[in-house]
Amino acid sequence: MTYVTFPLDKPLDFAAIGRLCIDLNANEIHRPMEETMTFTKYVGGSPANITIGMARLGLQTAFIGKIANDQMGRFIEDYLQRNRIETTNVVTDQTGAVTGLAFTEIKSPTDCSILMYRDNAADLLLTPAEVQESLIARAKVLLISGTALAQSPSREAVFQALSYAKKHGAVIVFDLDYRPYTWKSAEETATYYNLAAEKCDIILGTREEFDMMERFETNPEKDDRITAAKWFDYSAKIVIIKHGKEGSIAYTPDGVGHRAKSFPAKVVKTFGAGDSYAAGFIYGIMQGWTIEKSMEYGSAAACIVISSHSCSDAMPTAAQVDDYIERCNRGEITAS
Ligand SMILES: Nc1ncnc2c1ncn2[C@@H]1O[C@H](COP(=O)(O)OP(=O)(O)OP(=O)(O)O)[C@@H](O)[C@H]1O
Ligand SMILES: O=C(O)C[C@@H](O)[C@H](O)C(=O)CO
Repeated sequence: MTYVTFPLDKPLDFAAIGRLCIDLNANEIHRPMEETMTFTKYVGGSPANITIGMARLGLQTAFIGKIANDQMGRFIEDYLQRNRIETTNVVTDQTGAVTGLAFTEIKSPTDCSILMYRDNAADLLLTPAEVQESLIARAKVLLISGTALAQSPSREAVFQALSYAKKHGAVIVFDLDYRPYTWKSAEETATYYNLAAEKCDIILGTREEFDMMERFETNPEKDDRITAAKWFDYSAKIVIIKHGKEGSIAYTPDGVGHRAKSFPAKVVKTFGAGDSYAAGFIYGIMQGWTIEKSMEYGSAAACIVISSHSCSDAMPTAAQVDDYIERCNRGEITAS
């Protein structure tokens, strides 16, 4: 059964809009940040990570965003280009804004946190006028991510991109990517998330992210099926609710709840799971695979990333995902 139809005549497989920043991941793991002395620098930001994942899987990709006019901004642009990601709509800020930094603390495979430095971050300064309609017109898929809705003018830039995507028939994916520190109030967050979600074909989020969006609604049992059903009255064709290690459920308008097996992983750190899962899942759906097979692919991609030190740099190729699934099926990989 096909739930989403992609405009196959378009040359660009995937475009994403939003945050480009830097991850500084602790080298000395299994200790708190207070005792961590050195970090490795990677490109970061959830939509950037997903785009890198899609490029590694072999798709034609582009990014729409804003970088600081500094060494970090140039590092990001160079990394995207080296990964064959089109950067014609990556705009350089001219106001002195800086690159957002995410210092990650890896205390244990299950206890990780992120310390964010995001004052005057360039990515939130993208304006609607800077979003290229011609790029979105070429894309089969536009992915938006929730953090870009947190402030103006990037919020308006995302809504402008949504309107171009609707006009030109791109499939719209919303990765909720809720980072509370970027927002002023829970009410503001829920309002803008709901307004954006109404326009999207595929919505992916964790149970906690959907709870935030249901602030003004009644779902006392936090029932995934009730959560998903709301969006089928708007544009959604697939709503995925993620439950960490327990896996995820994908709902479709016919009322089916699709589940897929998840895989074991030797976990180094938990962050990056959602981004790699999204890349693997969207890739699968774009290949015309079933929802279950696409979810399985996303889960395997997630296992590879959480077993690695980085998020972006660890995004797997298709051969690596296939190999991981085969090795799991042969029982060669066990959980940490
Ligand atoms: N410990 C784990 N072992 C195996 N698979 C995992 C584990 N954690 C996450 N996954 C896989 O990754 C998918 C997405 O993970 P999760 O629900 O944690 O997303 P997320 O909260 O968006 O991730 P992130 O921490 O990157 O924000 C899960 O559905 C599952 O398939
Ligand atoms: O999203 C961020 O700003 C931090 C990310 O770059 C980090 O890699 C992560 O949390 C992945 O989801």
